Amino acid sequence: MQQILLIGFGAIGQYVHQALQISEHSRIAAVLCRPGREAAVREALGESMVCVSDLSKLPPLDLAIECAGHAGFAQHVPALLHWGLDVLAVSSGALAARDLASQVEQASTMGQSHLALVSGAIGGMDALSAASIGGLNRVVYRGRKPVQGWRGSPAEKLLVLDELSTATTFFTGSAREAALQYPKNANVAATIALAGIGFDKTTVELIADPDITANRHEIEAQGVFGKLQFSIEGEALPGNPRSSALTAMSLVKAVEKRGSSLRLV
Ligand SMILES: NC(=O)C1=CN([C@@H]2O[C@H](COP(=O)(O)OP(=O)(O)OC[C@H]3O[C@@H](n4cnc5c(N)ncnc54)[C@H](OP(=O)(O)O)[C@@H]3O)[C@@H](O)[C@H]2O)C=CC1
Ligand SMILES: O=C([O-])CC(=O)C(=O)O
Repeated sequence: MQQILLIGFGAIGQYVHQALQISEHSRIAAVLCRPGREAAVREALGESMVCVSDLSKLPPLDLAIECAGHAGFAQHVPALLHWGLDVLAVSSGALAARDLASQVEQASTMGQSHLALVSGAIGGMDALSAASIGGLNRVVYRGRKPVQGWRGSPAEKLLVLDELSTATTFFTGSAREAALQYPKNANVAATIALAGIGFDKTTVELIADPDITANRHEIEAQGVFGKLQFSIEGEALPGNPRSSALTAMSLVKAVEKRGSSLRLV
């Protein structure tokens, strides 16, 4: 049985915990939460679950799953990699911070461990990363969310969200700028950048749209391989209007793949 550490128990963490309850080869053995939150998480999961905020109190583990946002990623992922634990992560945008990206690289070398970023709310990363081998000359990502998906983000300073009557592009820039400025909304931009032509060459547009109810993500890429267009309409998780349910599903699938003898790569 694969013993898993869950970092963060929000909308994505709760989905992953629930889904893995029926797994025959993987179980959540511990949850890493913020200090002071241990009792609340234990209340949700039962007294037997190990819920800690301190890495020194963890039981033996085979894998960690990060779904704790950029701050949680920065706090725990380098330490766990250094410790020798493989990590599956969703907060890919954290790697837009150059210092953190180099810390992660060093930690994984020291710990002989690996960080895997799941495809999360987007798809087509297999084709985009294969296309990068031949050379890509243009990658554009458009992230469109309903108004409630942008609440609590810097978009609130640029738009009066409650009064928005038409789809409005409020950000155009690089994937690095998008990921750093919109940590809870532009991880997809970061994942696309890492699969394709990098944080600085990937163009990102972020759009608030009062006429949609799901999160829409579009990619246009062009290179030696030819042309690619990808679009997806992802329903949000009930616990968080910003996060597409597919993100949590992609984590569960990545866990399942580790225990499978046949893998699609
Ligand atoms: N790659 C992708 O396609 C996508 C990636 N994401 C990423 O996933 C993250 C989580 O999403 P979601 O579950 O919806 O968000 P939620 O806000 O619902 O949950 C975040 C959880 O992380 C916990 N947390 C925050 N900081 C820490 C920390 N330092 N240590 C441990 N736990 C911590 C929070 O705890 P508390 O309750 O105490 O605040 C909360 O339980 C997003 O912030 C984003 O970075 C999201 C969607 C798509
Ligand atoms: O879940 C989504 O649709 C996308 C998202 O929040 C992100 O890219 O961070």
